[in-house]
Amino acid sequence: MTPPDTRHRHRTPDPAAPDHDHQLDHQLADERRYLSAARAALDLLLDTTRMRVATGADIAGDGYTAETLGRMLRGQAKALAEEPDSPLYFGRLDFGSTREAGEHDGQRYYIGRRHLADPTGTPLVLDWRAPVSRAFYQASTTDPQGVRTRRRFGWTTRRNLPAELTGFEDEHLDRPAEHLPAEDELSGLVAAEIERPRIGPMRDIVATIQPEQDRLVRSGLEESLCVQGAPGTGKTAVGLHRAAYLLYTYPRRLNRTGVLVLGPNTAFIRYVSGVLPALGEVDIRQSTLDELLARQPARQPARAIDNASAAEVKHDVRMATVMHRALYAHLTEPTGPLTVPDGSYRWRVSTEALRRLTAEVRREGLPYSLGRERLRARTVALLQRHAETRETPGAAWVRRMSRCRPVTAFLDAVWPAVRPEELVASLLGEPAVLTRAADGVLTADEQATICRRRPVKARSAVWTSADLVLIDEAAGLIEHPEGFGHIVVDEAQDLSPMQCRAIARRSEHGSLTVLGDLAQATTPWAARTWPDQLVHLGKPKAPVLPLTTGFRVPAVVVGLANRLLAVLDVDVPPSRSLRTDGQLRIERVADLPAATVAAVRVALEQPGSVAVIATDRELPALTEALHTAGVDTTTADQADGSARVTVLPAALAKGLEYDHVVVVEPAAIVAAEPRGAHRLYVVLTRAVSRLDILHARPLPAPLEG
Ligand SMILES: Nc1ncnc2c1ncn2[C@@H]1O[C@H](COP(=O)(O)OP(=O)(O)OP(=O)(O)O)[C@@H](O)[C@H]1O
Repeated sequence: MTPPDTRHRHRTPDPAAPDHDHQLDHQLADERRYLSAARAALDLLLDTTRMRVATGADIAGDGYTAETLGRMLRGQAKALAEEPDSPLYFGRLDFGSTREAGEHDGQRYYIGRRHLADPTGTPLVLDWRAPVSRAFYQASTTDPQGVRTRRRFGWTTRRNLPAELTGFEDEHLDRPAEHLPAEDELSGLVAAEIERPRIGPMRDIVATIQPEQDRLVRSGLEESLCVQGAPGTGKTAVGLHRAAYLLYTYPRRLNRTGVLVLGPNTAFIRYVSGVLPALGEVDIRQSTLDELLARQPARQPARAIDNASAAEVKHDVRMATVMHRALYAHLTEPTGPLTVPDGSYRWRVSTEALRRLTAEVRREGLPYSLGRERLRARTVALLQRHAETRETPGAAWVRRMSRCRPVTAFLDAVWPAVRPEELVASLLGEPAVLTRAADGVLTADEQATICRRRPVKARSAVWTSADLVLIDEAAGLIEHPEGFGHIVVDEAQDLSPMQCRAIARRSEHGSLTVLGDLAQATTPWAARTWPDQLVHLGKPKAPVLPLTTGFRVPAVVVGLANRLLAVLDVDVPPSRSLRTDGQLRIERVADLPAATVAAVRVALEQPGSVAVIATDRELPALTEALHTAGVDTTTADQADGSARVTVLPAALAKGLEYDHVVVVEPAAIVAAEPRGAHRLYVVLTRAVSRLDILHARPLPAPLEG
């Protein structure tokens, strides 16, 4: 992170100090000395870690340990090596001598991204996630939490040079009489950080997390929560910082069970994927749900596309019932006795006993494959009871009977093994199977909509994204998947009930951070209310908590976008923007490509990223005009920071942000899909500083006037 090149000082002169500036210079000199000591400690740590990398392989007992240790140390060395140039800390806390200060009475702590100690083990910088750091984010004049002074540091960073400490800003929380920023007024350093141009991927916000965000970030691992927040209120940032916080606070549990971050598309994952490594967390999986399901259980990506009505049926929660019925339709009643030869004996289990056993196991409600194995074990136990009349069968006998042909043939007839993709292939490819499973659940039309015209072979089938979700549902019925200790689900308003179930299966024993905005819901199956969505996600009791302060979208743009809220028919709390610096320009033009080129040229005069957003139909002409005019562009999927202008379809804009956004023909964005007004709301709220709206057709009604 690169805070701005500003020198910040006390907000109010201290009348008791005759030479106020002189005193500040002294303080800055003290701070620079502390920084030198911290840097020296870091250099030492780096040398030691490098040495351990070199010797790690020799001291490890075996190859595996050597590799793991080596990987860990190399990662640590790399992280540390990156550290010297970046600010080592961003804040300082001075505790007073009040009762509230408790064990921190009179202590001073520096707060940074990572813990740093001197060679004697004395901490020089505390990790922002440490319990005492909480006060840095949450203490206020009304609730100082024992803190006397909170200091924020200003730095300049220049390529390949260590970050330079240029100033600081103090808040004296123990002096309420002094002029202090109101609770909702931002400090100068925080405001400057929030308004800094966005270039490249998303940054962490660790130096400026706000109290309402911090409370969410630091919720315990047991707590699942759902955050409803308007565009730019920091939902994604909160989710990522919460993942890092949880890993720090519950390392044992989460290193074993893992943390997963789910986002809506690959462009989004690309945009946010640098935040966690910057916070020192490299072992968190970040993926789209499609990618996750393609890896396991489908083992292939979606390569076909459903038509809209088929997708809608497949994503409907009733498909869970259909899948369940299709799977359990494989079970049959035993129709004859089981006879098993055993040396010179033959053991026999009656039809009646087999029926009883099968019914018993069904009632246990185990996952399908576990049920099959339970039936096998119970059948063998019955055989064993017969055998015991002659001898005492041992473990080898039990193993042999378990795998013997008659027992397996009995199971194959009564409780056959089923593979998830075979189940989906037969359901979608064989009308009789579908009719039987969907009778009374899906209408005949709905059945016809999802039934493929030709039979599908599981091995050669080409699946759609919705099919992968069905395969996952089938896999989950057959065998519980391995779960994660915590899953952060971003843009959760867009998930279908069936997608929610795929996530619920993976967090049955873990917790969720659900992030979203009902007003930005654009899929046909999107959530209308959070309680419904949370039921599908398996966490019906998770509280729905609002974030209402916007950090991205300038007030003037929020004002315009909010006019759309009235036609979106969603119940979301209003938000307010912290940004007063924005610009909005709406222009009716005759030639959209030419106007776009002109707008982009003006946009490029200012620092920061630029995006041109339009419908898929509009984009080729705009891209061509930009290229003809010599403007270098990139796409959201490729954005690597080399070109400043990204051209992207409205459908891909979700979760992304750019300093200057040029939205072309809003009416076309609204008309392009059933939830087009929601899409336009998303598109308009991508701008960090400036928004141009170019239109040849009349504007959508709510934006007029
Ligand atoms: N406390 C903060 N300090 C500095 N920047 C912040 C803070 N909170 C959020 N931001 C910035 O505001 C921008 C919006 O944040 P984020 O993308 O997390 O919002 P969001 O609620 O997920 O938005 P959307 O719903 O549009 O996807 C980001 O650039 C983020 O870094």
